[in-house]
Amino acid sequence: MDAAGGEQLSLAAVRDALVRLEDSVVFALLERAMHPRNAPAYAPAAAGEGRSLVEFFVREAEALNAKAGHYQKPENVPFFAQDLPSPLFPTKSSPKVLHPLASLVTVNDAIWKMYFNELLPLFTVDGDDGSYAETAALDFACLQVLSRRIHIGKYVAEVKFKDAPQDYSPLIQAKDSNSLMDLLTFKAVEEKVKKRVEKKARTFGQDVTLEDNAGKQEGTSGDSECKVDPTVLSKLYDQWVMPLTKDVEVEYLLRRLD
Ligand SMILES: C=C(O[C@@H]1C=C(C(=O)O)C=C[C@H]1O)C(=O)O
Repeated sequence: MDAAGGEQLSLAAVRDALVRLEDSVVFALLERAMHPRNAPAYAPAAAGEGRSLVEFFVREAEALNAKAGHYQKPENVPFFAQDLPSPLFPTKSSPKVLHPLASLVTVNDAIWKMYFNELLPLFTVDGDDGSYAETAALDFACLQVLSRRIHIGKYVAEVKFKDAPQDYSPLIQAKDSNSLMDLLTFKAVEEKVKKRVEKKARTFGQDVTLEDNAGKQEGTSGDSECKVDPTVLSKLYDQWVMPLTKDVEVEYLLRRLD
């Protein structure tokens, strides 16, 4: 993963990449929240062989991304991996820092269900503004950035393993997923992540005006004025993003000695 320092992979560099991706996650949600739910985009449609517009859009967008070489990187994982076309253009091979079985690790089915069943109702309002094509494109952007963030867990796991093989190896050999989960969990880091994403949603989600806001200091607009409720961001990370990242870490580690 270039963003995490290529061959000089370190926990600090991977964590920096995760912090930068928080901005992209917050902005993707802010953009989608500009439209109401737009239920017809999710209804099975005859034109899409019984699939919804959103699923049709994701499948077609992934085929294009595959031709452009997007899925050559282990952190870019497609939602519909079957029958994806090969890259059409030369791709620069990145340093092989991960175990070859890393490509088998995916939690995209869980991300898909979480996004449509749990998250979308939390940050979009009921309604229909007719912008279905835009809605599908914005959902794809949200799904793609969430999936990338979560699958960077493969690199996190690799660094943690390299830093302490003596601690991880016996647990991997014993296939002890629960103890692996305990060992790779850093509660203090997770608390900071939750606070920071909430703050980012509060900061990026306010209207920027040129008038003086009498009585209000910069960056202190009430949560009701934010385009996405900041607590939704901390809930998203607390309940889904971080647990799924850790599932990726455990799944990767379980294959690390194969
Ligand atoms: C990603 C890491 O592993 C775990 C998952 C975290 C996350 O998803 O943000 C944070 C801390 C760890 O419990 C890490 O240690 O940085």
